[in-house]
Amino acid sequence: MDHVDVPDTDGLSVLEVEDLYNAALEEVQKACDVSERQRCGQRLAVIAKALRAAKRKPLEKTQRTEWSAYPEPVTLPRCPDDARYVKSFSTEVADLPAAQHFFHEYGFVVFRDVLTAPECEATVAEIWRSLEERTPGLERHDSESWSLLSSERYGLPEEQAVFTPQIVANRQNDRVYAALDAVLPRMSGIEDFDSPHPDPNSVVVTQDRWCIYRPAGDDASARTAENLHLDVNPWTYAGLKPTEIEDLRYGMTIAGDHRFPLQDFRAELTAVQGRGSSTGEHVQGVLNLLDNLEEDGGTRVVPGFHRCFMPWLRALGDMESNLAQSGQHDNWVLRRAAGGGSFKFSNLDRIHQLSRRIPMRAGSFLLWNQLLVHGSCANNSANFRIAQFITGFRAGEMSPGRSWARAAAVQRHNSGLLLRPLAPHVFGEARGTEGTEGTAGPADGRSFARSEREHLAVEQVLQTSKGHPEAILKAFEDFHVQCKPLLHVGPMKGTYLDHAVQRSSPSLVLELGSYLGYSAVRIARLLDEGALLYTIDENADNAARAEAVLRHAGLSNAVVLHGTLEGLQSQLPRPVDLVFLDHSKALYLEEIHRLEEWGFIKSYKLRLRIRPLCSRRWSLLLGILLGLSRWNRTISGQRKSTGYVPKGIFGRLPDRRSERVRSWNLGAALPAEKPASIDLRAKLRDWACHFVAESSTLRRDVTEAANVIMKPRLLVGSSRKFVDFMAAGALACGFYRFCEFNVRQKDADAKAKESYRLMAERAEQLLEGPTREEVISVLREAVDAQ
Ligand SMILES: C[S@@+](CC[C@H](N)C(=O)[O-])C[C@H]1O[C@@H](n2cnc3c(N)ncnc32)[C@H](O)[C@@H]1O
Repeated sequence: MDHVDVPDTDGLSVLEVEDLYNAALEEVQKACDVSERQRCGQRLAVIAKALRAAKRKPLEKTQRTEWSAYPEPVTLPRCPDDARYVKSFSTEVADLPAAQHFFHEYGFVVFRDVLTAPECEATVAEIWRSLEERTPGLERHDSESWSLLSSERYGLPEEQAVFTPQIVANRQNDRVYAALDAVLPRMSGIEDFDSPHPDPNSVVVTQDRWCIYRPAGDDASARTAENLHLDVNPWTYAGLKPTEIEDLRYGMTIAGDHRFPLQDFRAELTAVQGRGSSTGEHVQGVLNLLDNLEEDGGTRVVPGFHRCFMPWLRALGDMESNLAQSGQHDNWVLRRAAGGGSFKFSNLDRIHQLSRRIPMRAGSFLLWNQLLVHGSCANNSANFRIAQFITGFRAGEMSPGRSWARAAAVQRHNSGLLLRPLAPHVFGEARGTEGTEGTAGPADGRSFARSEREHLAVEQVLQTSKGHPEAILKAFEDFHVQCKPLLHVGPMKGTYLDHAVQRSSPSLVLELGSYLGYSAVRIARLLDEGALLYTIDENADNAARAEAVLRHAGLSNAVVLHGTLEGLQSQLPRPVDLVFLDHSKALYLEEIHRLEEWGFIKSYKLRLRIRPLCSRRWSLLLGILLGLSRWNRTISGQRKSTGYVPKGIFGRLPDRRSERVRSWNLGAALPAEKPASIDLRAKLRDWACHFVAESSTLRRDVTEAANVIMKPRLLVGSSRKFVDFMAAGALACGFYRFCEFNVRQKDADAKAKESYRLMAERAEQLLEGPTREEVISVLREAVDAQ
C-alpha cells in the first residue's frame, strides 16, 4: 500500500475535522487515475473515522438562549384499542382528512397496515440475509452471534441506499404511495413539465436504507446512540444560504465519486430550499417492520416543532455562529454537500424533554415533516427494532436535468428488479434510444428500460451552447467526457471528417446515422453556400433530436430524415459527392452496394473511420490492440449490439444468446487452451480487416485505463512489441470488465471475475515463447500486405 498522508485530528473540533473530511472528499473526486483515487480514498476513510469519533465525543454544555422558541410539551393521542401505541390512521380515503389534520397539528402521523405481515416478514428476512452475508459468523437465530451486529452508525448499513428486491418493492407499494401523497404539500401546475415523472405531483420516493437495533437489555455497549436533529440545513431551507440541489446528478457524472454514487440521494433531502412555507418540502418516514414498543427504541419526534421552525431559526442568528467551535459542545450545524446540512441538538438541550417516542405496530408507516426535530432512542428491551426508511417529495420540485439524471441513476441501481405500475411515479421513467441496454421488468411492470443519455445530452447542449456550431460541438464533447459517453464521432475523428469535407468541397452530402446531429453539425458548418447535407436516422427520437440541434445551430443547409436508406431512397437526391456511413457497421458493405446500384455514388474513395488517425501500420496495430468488436446477441428476437467484448486471440466468440444483458460470459465463450485447428494467420488478417476503432464510444475512464497500460508499449515502436500490445489490450479489457462488474456493480455476476482471470491468462500466453514468435511473424506479414 502506498504511504497515505493522514493529518493528526486529535484536539481538533468537529468542525475542523469536518472541513478536513470535505477537502479529502474533494480530492477523491478530483483524483484522475486509479492509484491516486485509491490513495485519496484511503486517506478519506481514515478522516471519516476520525470525524465519526469526534461526533461521538460527549456533549458537555449548552449556552442556548432560544428555548422560548420551542413548542409546548404535548401528550400524544394513543390507539383506542392498545394504548401502548400512538394513534394511527388507515390509508383509506375516508381516513385521510383526519390523518392530514393530525399531521398538520403534530408534524407527524402514523399510517397502520401499510405493509402486510408477509411483506414485513419478507423485508426482515432480506435485511437479515444481507447482514449474514456481510458478517461472517452472524446467524439470525443464534442470539450468541448477535454481538456481531454493530451498534455504531445507528444500526445502519454502510451503503447509503439499498437496492434489494423487497426493499425496492416497498418503495412502489400502493399504500406507501397513498400515505406520502396524503401529507406532502401539493404543487400547482407547472408549465412545460419536462420530466420523466408523469406529473409534477407524482410522489418520488427517496433511495434510503434500513436500520436494525439489536436487543440491548441492560447492556449499554450494545445500545445505539441517542440523538435529536434536523436532516436539513436550516439556513439553506430558509433561503439564507445557497443550495446546489439542482446540480445533483446522482453519480451519473465522471466527476461524481463512484465510491459514493449514492451521496446525492442524501443531499436531495439535506439541501432542500423551502418555498416559503413551513409544511416542509419533503416528508421523512420509517416503515416499521416489527412491533415496536416504547422500550424497543427507535424514532422519536418533537411534536409541533415544525410550526416553531422559523422563530427558532431567527433566534439562532446566522449560520456562522452555529458552527461547532473547538472545545465547545453545543447545538450545531453540520454542513454537507450541495449547500445542505443537518442540525444536531446537544444532549443537554431542553428539547430532549419535549421529544416523544412513537411506538407503532409492524407494517405501520410513520411520516414526519422534514422541519420536525427528530431522532432515535436506544433499544433497552429484549426485542429487535428493524425498520426501512422511505421518504418522499413531489416530482415537480426537480428541474428536468436533475430529474432525468435521477431517473437514470435509479434505473441503473434497480437493474433486474421487479418494477410495478407506480415505478414511473416513484422512480421516474428513463426512456431513451434503441440499442441501449435494458433492464425491463417482468410482464406486470412498466417498461423502464432505456437510457436517457441522449435526452440529457441534447437538453444540456441546447441549454449550454448559444446556438453557435462550435459551441454545440464542444457541449456534446463535454457531455461525453463529463457525463455519459455518447456514440458521436467525437473531436478526433471529427477532425478527419472535417478534412474530408474541406478537401472535396461537396455540393451534396449524405450521412447515414444522424444520431444527435453532432457529425451533421460538423459537416454542415463547413459546406459551401448552396451545398446541402441529407442526414438520415432510423430512430425517430434521434432524428428529431438531430433536427433540434441543427436548428439550434442555425444550419439550414441540413435536412434530417427519419428512416433508412432503403425506405427513403426515392426522396433522396443523387448523385452525392460525399457519403458518411456511420450507422451500423454490419450494414456498411450492403449499403455501399446499394448506393452504387441506386446511383448515389459513381466512384469513390473509401475511408475507414480509423484510417486517417494513424499510419496504416498503426491503424492495423490499433485494431488488433483494441481487439474489440461488437458482440451481437439476440434479445427478444432482435439483434442488438450490446457492448464490447474483446475477441480472444485463440477463439471467436460464439453468438451467445442470453436474456440477461449483464451476463456476458466471456469465460465460457473462450476456450482456455489454443485449439489445435486454429488458423492463426487467417485470424490475424481477419482482425486486420475487421477492426473497428470504437474508442470514442468506450467510457473515458476505460480508455484512460487502457492507455495507462498501453502507452509505454506503444512508445517502443518495435514490431516485436506487437504481441505486448495485444497482451496489453487483453489486460485492459479484462481490467475494464473487472471494474465494470465487480467495483461499480457489487452484486454482478461472479463470472466477470473469472473472465478477468482468463483475459490475464490469455495475456500471459501471448507473451510466451512459441506463441509470441508465431504471432510476430504473422503480424509482420500482415503489415507488409497492407
Ligand atoms: C454511431 S451513431 C451516429 C453518430 C453520428 N454520426 C455522430 O457522429 O454524431 C449511429 C446512428 O445510426 C442510426 N442507425 C442505425 N442503423 C441505421 C440504419 N439502418 N439507417 C439509418 N440509421 C441507422 C442509429 O439510430 C444511431 O442514431
